[in-house]
Amino acid sequence: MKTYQIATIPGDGIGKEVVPAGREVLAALAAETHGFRFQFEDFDWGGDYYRKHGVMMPADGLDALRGKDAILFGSAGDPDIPDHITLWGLRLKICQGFDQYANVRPTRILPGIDGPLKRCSAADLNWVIVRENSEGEYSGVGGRVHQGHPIEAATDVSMMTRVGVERILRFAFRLAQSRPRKLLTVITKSNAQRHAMVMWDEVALEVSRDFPDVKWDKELVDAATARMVNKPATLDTIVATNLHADILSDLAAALAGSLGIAPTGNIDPERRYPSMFEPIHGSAFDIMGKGLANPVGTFWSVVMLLEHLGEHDAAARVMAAIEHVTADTSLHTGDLGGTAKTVDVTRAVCDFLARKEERKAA
Ligand SMILES: NC(=O)c1ccc[n+]([C@@H]2O[C@H](COP(=O)([O-])OP(=O)(O)OC[C@H]3O[C@@H](n4cnc5c(N)ncnc54)[C@H](O)[C@@H]3O)[C@@H](O)[C@H]2O)c1
Ligand SMILES: O=C(O)[C@H](O)[C@@H](O)C(=O)O
Ligand SMILES: [K+]
Ligand SMILES: [Mn+2]
Repeated sequence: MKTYQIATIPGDGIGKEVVPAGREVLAALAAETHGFRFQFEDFDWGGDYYRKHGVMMPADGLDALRGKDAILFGSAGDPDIPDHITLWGLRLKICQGFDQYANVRPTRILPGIDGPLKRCSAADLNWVIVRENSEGEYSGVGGRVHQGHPIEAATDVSMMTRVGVERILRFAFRLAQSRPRKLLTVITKSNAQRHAMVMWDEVALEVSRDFPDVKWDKELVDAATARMVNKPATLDTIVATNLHADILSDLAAALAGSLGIAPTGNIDPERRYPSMFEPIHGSAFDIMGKGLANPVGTFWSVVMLLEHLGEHDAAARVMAAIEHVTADTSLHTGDLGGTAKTVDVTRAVCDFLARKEERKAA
């Protein structure tokens, strides 16, 4: 029987609550499946590790992950440690260290969820945001001098390379081509950012010639926010820079009902390294440690993990379990206006996976 090696990294805050829940769902799935099983290895990296060792993860941490089939991640972010230390010390170290350059963020309104847009039905909002995940505003290029003096100066330089831009656009065109509507929107800010963003537009035009069956258009990022709210049905696949897509995907999640539901894959499309799956949300300092976190974003990330492993039937079963559970408003957590706790949602999803008849129907 095939055994998948899965690394789990809960990290900080509600990551410590939702990742164990995700692992439970994977275990419940494996218990009912004959084709494969999982071997988990848990890594205690994050803020607590930092307090003990002065780093978020060990210097040779990537070596411990290298042989894994996939990584399930929670969040990097601790109330007592600066956010840039936690993010760069853990999540970005892994994403950039493994060149997981394609960050894929699907959004749709799941059954039972009451989205905030009054003129938007579930059929009108079915997007995948492709976030460049290796460079741009997250290149880490920059510096700070003369700190505390009147002449203090600081820069964060957004670096775009032709290789980096072309590979993410090619990935996005290919993804758009695989979806029924074959529709891609390339989002930039090429009016104000007149160098790198203009290069994006030029490379998009070049790449588009290899995808004659994909309809595509361009939108400036500010106008894109209004279009997401006012004309959601005109969008399908979206590609944008690291920072723009980070912001747009929190908006997308909120328009689909909650930040607590949205999943992501940090993908190395060439499969040189393991890919990493996580909810798009962070540590949620305001609710951490209380058992209130919505685990659905992590469960949907588990679906993406299974898809990445090629376990399409299993992925569809977990997605059916998620949709069965979101359809029942008594299983909604606080972010969705309900009173359910993380454990209630987790138990319901695991129970559904264990029920044979419904599984067949799904
Ligand atoms: N991928 C990551 O590791 C990642 C992602 C985002 C933020 N962060 C970090 O997390 C920390 C907090 O960031 P933030 O406050 O900007 O964003 P956040 O996503 O942690 O929280 C924003 C709001 O959404 C709510 N929320 C988020 N996920 C939820 C869930 N599953 N269920 C219910 N409610 C949920 C929170 O309670 C909060 O009110 C910071 O340190 C930040 O850098 C890390
Ligand atoms: O990488 C980031 O920008 C943040 O940690 C986070 O907001 C995310 O979306 O992953
Ligand atoms: K996360
Ligand atoms: Mn984000």
